[in-house]
Amino acid sequence: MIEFADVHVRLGSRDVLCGITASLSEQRVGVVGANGSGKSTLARLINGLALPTSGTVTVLGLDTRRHAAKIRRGVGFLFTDPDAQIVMPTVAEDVAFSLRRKGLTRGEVDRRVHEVLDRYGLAGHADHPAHHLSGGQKQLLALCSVMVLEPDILIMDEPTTLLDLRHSRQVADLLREMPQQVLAVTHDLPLLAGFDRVLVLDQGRVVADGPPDDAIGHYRKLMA
Ligand SMILES: Nc1ncnc2c1ncn2[C@@H]1O[C@H](COP(=O)(O)OP(=O)(O)OP(=O)(O)O)[C@@H](O)[C@H]1O
Repeated sequence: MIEFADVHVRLGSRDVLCGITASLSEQRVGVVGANGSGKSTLARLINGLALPTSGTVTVLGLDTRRHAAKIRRGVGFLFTDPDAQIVMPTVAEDVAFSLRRKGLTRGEVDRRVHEVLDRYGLAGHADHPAHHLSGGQKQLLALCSVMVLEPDILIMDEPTTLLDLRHSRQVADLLREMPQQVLAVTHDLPLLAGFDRVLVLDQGRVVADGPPDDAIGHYRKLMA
């Protein structure tokens, strides 16, 4: 459960979010809106990467202002640019790096790393240099590094921007199968097919909120 209670965010002299109130309990939640409408800021509020100027964000029952570190253990965040998330030389080492604080045996780390690489189609690349992967493969690697931690909630900020049609579809398919609650910020409207709920942001406000077809219809009119 993700709860926004009258959340305002002011950055510099700009009101980026203006009174967001929403309880998000659905398994698949999308967020769409024009460039600069506040989508990424909304996503970053969920794991405490951004904090409200006023109002409260509650995630997994915890206030992000006081419990950001604990919340981050339960909330995986996938950034648009996978290069920002790749920190180790090889694919397997990069995924293993996510598990470094878990206190697992070497064997258990290897088992989990290979299981997740297998699930996301990167098993054949385990020992390859991570920076030699294609953009799409890097995005999948970043997803592996997040999912190996088995988060309760997965936040994705424009996860398909760098992907070709095939990889976009792959991410969309994977997303449908995930047991986690997923919140995806995206300009890729087909990604939202089958989602439970879509929020439309405009100038820091939620201007539509409902099933994908209704919300996206509203968004298209807004952009016309
Ligand atoms: N640290 C900051 N200081 C000042 N303004 C900021 C800061 N971060 C973001 N903004 C502004 O807040 C507004 C919302 O930014 P945000 O990245 O949340 O929008 P967005 O809807 O995700 O946009 P896009 O679709 O282009 O990624 C933008 O006008 C941006 O310039």
